[in-house]
Amino acid sequence: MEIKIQALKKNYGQKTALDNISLTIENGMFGLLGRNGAGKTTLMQILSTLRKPTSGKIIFNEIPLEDTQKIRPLIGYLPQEFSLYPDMSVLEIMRYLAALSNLSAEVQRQRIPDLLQRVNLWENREKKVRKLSGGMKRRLGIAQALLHDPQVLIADEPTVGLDPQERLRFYALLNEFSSNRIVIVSSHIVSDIETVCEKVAVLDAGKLLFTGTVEDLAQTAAGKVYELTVPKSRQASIQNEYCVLSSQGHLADVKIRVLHDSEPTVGDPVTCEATVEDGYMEMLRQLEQGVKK
Ligand SMILES: Nc1ncnc2c1ncn2[C@@H]1O[C@H](COP(=O)(O)OP(=O)(O)OP(=O)(O)O)[C@@H](O)[C@H]1O
Repeated sequence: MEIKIQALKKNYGQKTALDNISLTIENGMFGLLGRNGAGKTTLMQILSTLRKPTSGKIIFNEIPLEDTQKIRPLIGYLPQEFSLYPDMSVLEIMRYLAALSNLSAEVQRQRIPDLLQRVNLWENREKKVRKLSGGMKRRLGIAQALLHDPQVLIADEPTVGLDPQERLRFYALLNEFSSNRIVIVSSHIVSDIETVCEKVAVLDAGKLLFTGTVEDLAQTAAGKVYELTVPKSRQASIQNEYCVLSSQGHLADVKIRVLHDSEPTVGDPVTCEATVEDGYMEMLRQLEQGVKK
């Protein structure tokens, strides 16, 4: 499966939520990274045929997005605000949604237990939805999104509200499902995306700032990350002068990681290896510099 997005635009009245986005997404895990309001949800809703673009083209293999009858069966969607009937049990929900998707009784008999086992909810199949933990609800969300065996799974900020252990388990699960389909996940947390997604796109204020591998994203900051050691009294002035990534130390000296185009003239700079987070910050820094110019 391949999704080709070409010159995509979405306006809400005067507001431009997506501005000329072109992107290709192939099988595997694909991360959409961006701050609040970047346009991630809008892009996912358009890909899921829940919203119409203002202009531009999207093609799933050879099929255009407008052909919703053919596109909808290809897509499973887990929205940001995911809620289900609280008084139904896990199994009842799955059966109900399977019936809505017109799955035959035979397919239901196989697929429902299979999916519930894969998302580790089979033991809890008689539990009412209102009694499930946040993580369990998210896993049920994945199971329902995969009921019709879609080739594309789209999950909007799927780990919000989950504890770190649940987050890891959840991403491992998505990873497993991405072996033979496209899985698109959005997040504003770089570390979530970098561990599980091979390819990413960075969006900000509707603009595509970067698309490529996570390693390439890290490389955009290569040679620009420095660690400075300065007296604590200089910390505030460094923060005004440099793009500060992080600071460490509460005693006389502070170690400050900064992004800078050339070697800083203070604090005995030591060059550091750039991380994916640094690459993301570099994209935002370049955007801000472009705006200021
Ligand atoms: N229905 C709408 N009407 C008007 N403006 C909207 C609508 N939906 C989104 N927007 C605006 O479009 C922009 C992109 O929103 P979107 O929800 O796609 O971003 P996001 O990256 O998903 O952010 P978040 O993480 O906060 O959900 C934002 O400025 C938002 O305020």
